[in-house]
Amino acid sequence: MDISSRISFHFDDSARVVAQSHQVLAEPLAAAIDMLVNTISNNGKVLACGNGGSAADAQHFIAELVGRFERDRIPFAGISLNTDTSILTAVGNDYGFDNIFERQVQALGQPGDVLVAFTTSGNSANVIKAIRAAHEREMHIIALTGKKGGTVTGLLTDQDVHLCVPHDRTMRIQEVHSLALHVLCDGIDAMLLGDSE
Ligand SMILES: O=C(CO)[C@@H](O)[C@H](O)[C@H](O)[C@H](O)COP(=O)(O)O
Ligand SMILES: [Zn+2]
Repeated sequence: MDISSRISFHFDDSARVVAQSHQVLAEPLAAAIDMLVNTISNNGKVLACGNGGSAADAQHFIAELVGRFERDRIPFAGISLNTDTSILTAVGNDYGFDNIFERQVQALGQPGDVLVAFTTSGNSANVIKAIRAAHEREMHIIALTGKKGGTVTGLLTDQDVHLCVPHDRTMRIQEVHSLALHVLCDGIDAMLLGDSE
């Protein structure tokens, strides 16, 4: 494939996956918005985590809760678990990389809080341990995955929400996760501030 065909392929493929994901994710996205609005309204907080590109997604989402999305409003409580290099290096060094998120969930999580877990494979050990720890803290989970959800699928309960992108390529899954996090932000603002347009 020459470069211009590769570029075209990615735009076409991405548009196709976005369209397919709409069908699959519309209902769980509405449930996730409900869950987040509930937690925010009850003065709970949102923790988010992921590795690599998903770490960027997690901190992006939390930045829009604590800062703002499109409209001025009060700040919402959220913490990204992949941004504090002192915690990440201390916990990673002393307890192991698989424990970097679990330890923070144990330190910060309270019943009724939400853990937003980004993992395209559903198999990252540190995210899986964070989900287990969040359940122990009586938190709810919103899991953003792909590749049929991997190990995460079997960990979630009826109280949790699974946003599983119907694709096997990490980059495509991440592209839909990025759209999904903006849909969540828009939904939260619409429910708490009223419809904009
Ligand atoms: O962004 C990308 C690939 O697009 C990578 O950095 C990717 O996030 C990393 O390989 C992650 O370690 C993958 O973890 P996960 O999505 O399977 O949990
Ligand atoms: Zn990437």
